Amino acid sequence: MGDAMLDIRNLNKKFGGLAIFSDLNLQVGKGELRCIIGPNGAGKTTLFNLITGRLRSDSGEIRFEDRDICRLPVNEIARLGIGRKFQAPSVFEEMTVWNNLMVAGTGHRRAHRLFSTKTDAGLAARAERVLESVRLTARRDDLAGSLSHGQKQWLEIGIVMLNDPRLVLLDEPTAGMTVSETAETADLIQEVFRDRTAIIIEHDISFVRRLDSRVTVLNRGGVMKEGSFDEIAADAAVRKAYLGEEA
Ligand SMILES: Nc1ncnc2c1ncn2[C@@H]1O[C@H](COP(=O)(O)OP(=O)(O)OP(=O)(O)O)[C@@H](O)[C@H]1O
Repeated sequence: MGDAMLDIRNLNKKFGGLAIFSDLNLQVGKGELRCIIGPNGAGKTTLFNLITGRLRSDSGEIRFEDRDICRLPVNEIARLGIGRKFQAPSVFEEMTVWNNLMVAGTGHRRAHRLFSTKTDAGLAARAERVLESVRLTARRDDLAGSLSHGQKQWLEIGIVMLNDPRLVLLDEPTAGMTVSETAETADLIQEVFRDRTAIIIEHDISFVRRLDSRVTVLNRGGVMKEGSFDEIAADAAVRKAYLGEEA
């Protein structure tokens, strides 16, 4: 793929004697929303750790916008525009929704530093837009601790979006959500990432179906299959390895 924003070539990673990736090749195009699925232990979270620099590969290339980022430190990779949302929400529950965004936007993790500086107008405008996109405008002055589990996940997505990342990695954004929250989150993600690039690890097949994006199945060290949800769901080997007979 010539216009790939993320281009992973022949990536190898072992933990001890266990090969997690053996010559993994994966490309994600600019503006694409990509779901990654695979059985437990397939290496989905490890892949995010390799992309973001938390782990080092044994060999191979990870190119982001045509630059090999394999050996760059975590903060440098984040600065290039790769944002990540971890699986468990980690918002400050005792702060308002708005102040969670302000803290994330100023990079100050200490409230007294936040309140001692004037709010930057650019940041406030970005925060307003983000709040709207993650459907939390009406909750801006409420404590984050009073949000539902699903809304906390949305706030975290908002926090990741605040700095306008060029590529967003979401690790199981619907973990722990109810069925209706999961469906609403698929719609929200489609809206938020309409003109953006994101890779989403997800276990919930109803979410993957609703998102209707291209899907990559990881299994046994590499890409087992890539295609639309319907193509993936119809593939006998994928059904056997991952989806189970009910798919
Ligand atoms: N830092 C580490 N050191 C040693 N082994 C690890 C490390 N991180 C992950 N592993 C192992 O690598 C394999 C892949 O783990 P990983 O968490 O990437 O899988 P996953 O596809 O995200 O799984 P799940 O669907 O359960 O979240 C697992 O066997 C795991 O135990």
